[in-house]
Amino acid sequence: MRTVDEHRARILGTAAPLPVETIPLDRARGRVLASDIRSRWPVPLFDNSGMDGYAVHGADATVGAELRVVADVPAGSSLDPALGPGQAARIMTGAPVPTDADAVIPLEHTDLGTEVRADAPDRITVTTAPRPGAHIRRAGEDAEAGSVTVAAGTVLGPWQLSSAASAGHDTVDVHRSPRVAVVSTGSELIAPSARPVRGQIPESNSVLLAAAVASAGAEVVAVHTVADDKAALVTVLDGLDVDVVVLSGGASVGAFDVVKAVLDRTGSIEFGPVSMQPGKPQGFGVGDDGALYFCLPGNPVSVAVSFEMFVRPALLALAGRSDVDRPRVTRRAAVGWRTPPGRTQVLPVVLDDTTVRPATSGGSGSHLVSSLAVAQALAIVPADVERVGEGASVEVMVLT
Ligand SMILES: Nc1nc2c(c(=O)[nH]1)N[C@H]1C(S)=C(S)[C@@H](COP(=O)(O)OP(=O)(O)OC[C@H]3O[C@@H](n4cnc5c(N)ncnc54)[C@H](O)[C@@H]3O)O[C@H]1N2
Ligand code: MOO
Repeated sequence: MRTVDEHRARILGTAAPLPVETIPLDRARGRVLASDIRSRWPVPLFDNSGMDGYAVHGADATVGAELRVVADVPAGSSLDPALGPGQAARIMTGAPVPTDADAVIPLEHTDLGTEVRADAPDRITVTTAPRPGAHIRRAGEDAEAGSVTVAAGTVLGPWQLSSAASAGHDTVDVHRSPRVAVVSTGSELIAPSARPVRGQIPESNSVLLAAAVASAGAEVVAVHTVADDKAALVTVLDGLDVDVVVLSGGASVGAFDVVKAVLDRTGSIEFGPVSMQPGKPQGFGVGDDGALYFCLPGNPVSVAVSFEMFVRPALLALAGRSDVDRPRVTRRAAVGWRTPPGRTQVLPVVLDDTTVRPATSGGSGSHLVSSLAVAQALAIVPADVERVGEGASVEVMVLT
């Protein structure tokens, strides 16, 4: 039986970053940058004022000095007025500082204060003298022209995207997002709103998987539910054009386990047990079409756990991310519970600041689907532990 780590290593060994595409900033949130973004110019672009006030010769602007205001420079202006001795220009925040000025006096440091006036006054009297260079934001002080402002490998969030824009770019090179198909198999499955007859159950795995794939930043391009019928499954799979196929059900040793029957030993796809509970029966490999196939066991909790342990890290790696793991924390067990010998237990749990407890009182059954509605995290209990004692230290994978 493979260990969890061995199975993950096999998966991550095949999940190389997808090719690079160039896309506009407004579509790039959450993508992974494939090449460094360099600034097209110095940031700031030009010496500009950090305050609404007056651009002055610092040497003239002593306390009590009266300065003649000879120009008015709003933000966006291209003016560069000459300033003779004893002269000043009214200037607004972000406007280019006249070449002749070497300091800015804020409005508050003049006799006229901050009273809003449409036109510049003729004269001001300095009430507080500026330091040399005061309130001038120098060209290039944030970044030099050509310097890297966002490094390859960065996940693009709002802050990084704004940096790209400031650096003069409206497109970015990013790894393609994985295109994913979700396929549920089982002749017992019906639509959630349908009325079940004996033997039927509502189909929920595709709902879980489609939402989980989207939450991982990948693109769900197809969702299918197929009966336990080889020909029907082959037809559905043949119609897909995706990077990843996530199937659930039919992965074990049952007489009608069609996923295994159809996919085992196509391409590099292999089925076999992984020493994890739940989620023991697993199939994985690269299909004849080049897509990654994840064949997860059908039990809903097994699907949830298998997605977190195997599928999500692969989707992130395909998208170009190197940080594919959820954060882990340690908590004390609020109650004791049993764990299966020889298998890593991955148990839906609820947490508070110091303790962890199973999400259901019923234990760790892979059919206990109601545990998913309340679970906040997954406890990871090593294979060699047979019982978690009350008060024991437990490693927990945090999901939010
Ligand atoms: N003789 C053995 N039987 C089983 C073994 C074993 O080792 N020997 N392993 C058990 C374990 S562990 C698991 S897990 C399951 C996995 O089996 P399958 O992958 O073939 O899953 P199914 O039998 O198709 O379904 C299992 C269970 O989940 C329900 N299900 C399936 N799909 C959905 C869906 N889309 N939405 C909601 N519920 C779904 C299905 O009705 C079954 O109840 O095998 C054990 N058996
Ligand atoms: O391995 Mo199964 O997923 O325990 O129920």
